[in-house]
Amino acid sequence: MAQQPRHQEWEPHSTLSSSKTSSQTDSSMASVHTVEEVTESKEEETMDFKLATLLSIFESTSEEVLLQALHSAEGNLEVAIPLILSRNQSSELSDSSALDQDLSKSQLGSSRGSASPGTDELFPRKRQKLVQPRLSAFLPADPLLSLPAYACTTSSLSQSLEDPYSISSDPALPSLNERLRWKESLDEPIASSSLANPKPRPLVLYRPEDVAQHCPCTLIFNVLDKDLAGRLLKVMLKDSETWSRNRWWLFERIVTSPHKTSYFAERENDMEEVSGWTYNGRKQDAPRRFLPEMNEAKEVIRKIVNDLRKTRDIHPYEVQGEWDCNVAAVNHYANSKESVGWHADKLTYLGPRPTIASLTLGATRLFRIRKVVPDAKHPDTAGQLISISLPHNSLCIMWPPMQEEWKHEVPPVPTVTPHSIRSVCNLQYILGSVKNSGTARINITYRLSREGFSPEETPVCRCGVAMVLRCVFKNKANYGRYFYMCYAAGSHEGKTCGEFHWVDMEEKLGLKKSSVPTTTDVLYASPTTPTSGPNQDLLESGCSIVEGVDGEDDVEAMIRGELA
Ligand SMILES: O=C(O)CCC(=O)C(=O)O
Ligand SMILES: [Fe+2]
Repeated sequence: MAQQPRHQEWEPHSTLSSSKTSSQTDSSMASVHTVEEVTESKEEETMDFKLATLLSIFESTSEEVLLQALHSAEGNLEVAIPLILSRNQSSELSDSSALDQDLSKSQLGSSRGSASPGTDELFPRKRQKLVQPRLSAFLPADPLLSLPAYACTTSSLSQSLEDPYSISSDPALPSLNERLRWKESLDEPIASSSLANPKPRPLVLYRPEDVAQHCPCTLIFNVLDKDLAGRLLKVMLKDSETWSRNRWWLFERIVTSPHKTSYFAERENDMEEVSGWTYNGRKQDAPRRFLPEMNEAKEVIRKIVNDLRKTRDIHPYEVQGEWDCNVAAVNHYANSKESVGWHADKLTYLGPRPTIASLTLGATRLFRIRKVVPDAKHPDTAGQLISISLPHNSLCIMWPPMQEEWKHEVPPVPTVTPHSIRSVCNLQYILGSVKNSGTARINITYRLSREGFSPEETPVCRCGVAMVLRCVFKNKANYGRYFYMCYAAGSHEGKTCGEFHWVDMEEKLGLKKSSVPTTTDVLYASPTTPTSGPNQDLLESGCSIVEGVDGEDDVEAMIRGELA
């Protein structure tokens, strides 16, 4: 079935909406439509929404497993849920790593061309006799559906209710009682499957101090002058009419991102640089030049980030000296169902340990993050879901090592409160020249396109496509090592040569005293060669993470399948 791709950092996350090529026939893909059909279909019906629902119920089950269950259940949630419960409850498979291992084995053993390799081993399509819980038991009538449980720490929740910054004063948000009621309704089914292995409680953070405490982010409210925020929102909304949805190949299908994206550069030479960028093996649309309001906002944001950097330890791999933001990836989410899936922003053109300043304009949305690297000091927080509410005119600065060690998403939610820009431009509004921005959210991620990481300096794989820079984060032996890998699958009908190169980052950044010219170290063998040694090591580590809703990880999974 269509994997839910996620995003190539600036790029898309796609929905499960996917279009099969005409030559493909997969009877199990009853729910697969052409992009056009999916776009027209009721949004609630999309696999994206269903996956989000499953994710909100089974927080600690891998997304790949959820996708496969959904596939086996032919998109029927009422069938998928008991399948997953059954898998999780079985003692052998309740360990998600064992489950993932099974999954990878089944993928390795499966033939290419199957839309969802190995699915049948994991979730036999033959319906099992299972206790089928009522779907309604899992679907809270809560506007913040994607918050799996309102496990704000009690203190942070109650504090947030008093805090002037807290968005809990937003009348559209559920009351504390509603939250607790919903949480109670979730407790029962979740507890029964997780008694033996208690999972960290999801957090919902509203206050900057809570955000600072729990993750490498800084949240700032009312970051821009109110008038500038309103003007910027207005021009970006207008400009977004010409932005497009990314499309790329994933598992033999073309997938489409469930939001519109565009790229901006500050200066002419940055424009040239950005026009050379490739994501998911595809050249991006020509970048645009920063609009005057983007420049105004950039100045404010650059100063804030640099002031804060003075109070932080700067890792040797980070940009030393002043941080600048000469490029921006922008996203337009038209309504509550538009989203971006789990991903980390790619390092290819940003270099290691980037700082990214993410500005929200318009409707409030949840920004959900989770740490993918186990924390030796706080093992109990591994995989913990943290949701941060991002209202209009808020800045979320993602500090290093956020892109190396965490993933983030903007999940679909049932509703968002329409944002009004009336107060800012009252007269124009009355005159009819300014519309209420409604449910739309604009996101501008200000970034530094880093010296030494330009398209010309990016290696090209055997497919002839720019490779992607990534960091190993799951394998102890190679933890923290950077590598380039083939990322051509997005443009090559799902096919990849699987090439990768280790990167000696110390050397690349000029941090080494020695001048031995060993920038990269080609390690990869032919895609059909059984892997061993360092390849295997890598494949078992950062390269082998399978997460069904992350485009980049899906490509890795595909690579693994090809190598078997
Ligand atoms: O919309 C957001 O807040 C996040 C966007 C994002 O993650 C990205 O553009 O890489
Ligand atoms: Fe991102």
